[in-house]
Amino acid sequence: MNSHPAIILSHVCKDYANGLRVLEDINLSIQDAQFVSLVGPSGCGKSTLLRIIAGLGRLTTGQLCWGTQTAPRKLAFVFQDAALMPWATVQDNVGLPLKLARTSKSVATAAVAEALAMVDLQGFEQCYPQQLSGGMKMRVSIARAMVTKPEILLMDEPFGALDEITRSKLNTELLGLWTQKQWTVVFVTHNLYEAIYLSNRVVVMAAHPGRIVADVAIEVPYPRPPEFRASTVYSAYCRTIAQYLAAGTAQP
Ligand SMILES: Nc1ncnc2c1ncn2[C@@H]1O[C@H](COP(=O)(O)OP(=O)(O)OP(=O)(O)O)[C@@H](O)[C@H]1O
Repeated sequence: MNSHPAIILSHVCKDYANGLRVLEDINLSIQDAQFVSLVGPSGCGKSTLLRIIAGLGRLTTGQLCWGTQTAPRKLAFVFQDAALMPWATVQDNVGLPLKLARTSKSVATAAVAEALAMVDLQGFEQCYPQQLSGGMKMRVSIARAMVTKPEILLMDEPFGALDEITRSKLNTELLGLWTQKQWTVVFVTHNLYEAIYLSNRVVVMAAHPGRIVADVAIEVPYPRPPEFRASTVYSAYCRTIAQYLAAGTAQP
């Protein structure tokens, strides 16, 4: 694996206008092609941190750098809600970022077809969002992120609203795509089981103020078959991370 840093956060703090300190001294260096999950209790600032990385929110103090690059890298963001345009077909939803970038029609058509094939949605190009299941909508949302060929994929609870079986299936599919594309992924989730299955590293946060309390390397090679979830190694990681989460939420 390439070991250049892709995202470096140094001493990042974030205060909202109401005086609330949401993030306190966040130091995090994420390598190229790493899959890093942020887990922590509700309100610990996971989304705030992801939005700062995406450039959707400003940090108050500290620094965000892009490894060896001077400019922000090519980013894509996937939200918990698939956020599709209900009046547009699957094809038009996926093609939206290319339309906004004024990409030529022939290039866009080919890129959309490739992205839909990657999420196994060929044949659904002319469907509307209301004709799709929750899992299919999320696949469309992932295809819309992939169509721009990002280097960095930021995902905010993308599978949080899905049932367990669909979530687990999409976890496996996402890992398959990541293995091919080698994006740098920052993945926010409440679900430590999902985080351990997917990630090279699980960063555990605590709240009030939001801070990092542990950074656990998941030293299990890829590909990770679904059976990994039933292994003793997996259970040991679950125990360790659950302990960090519990310690982070303990009342003083
Ligand atoms: N625009 C805002 N103004 C003031 N406070 C805010 C704003 N946005 C978020 N917050 C507060 O910042 C804290 C962190 O919110 P954030 O959404 O980042 O947490 P989170 O860990 O992602 O939570 P969840 O897991 O529930 O989505 C919360 O206390 C929230 O109320």
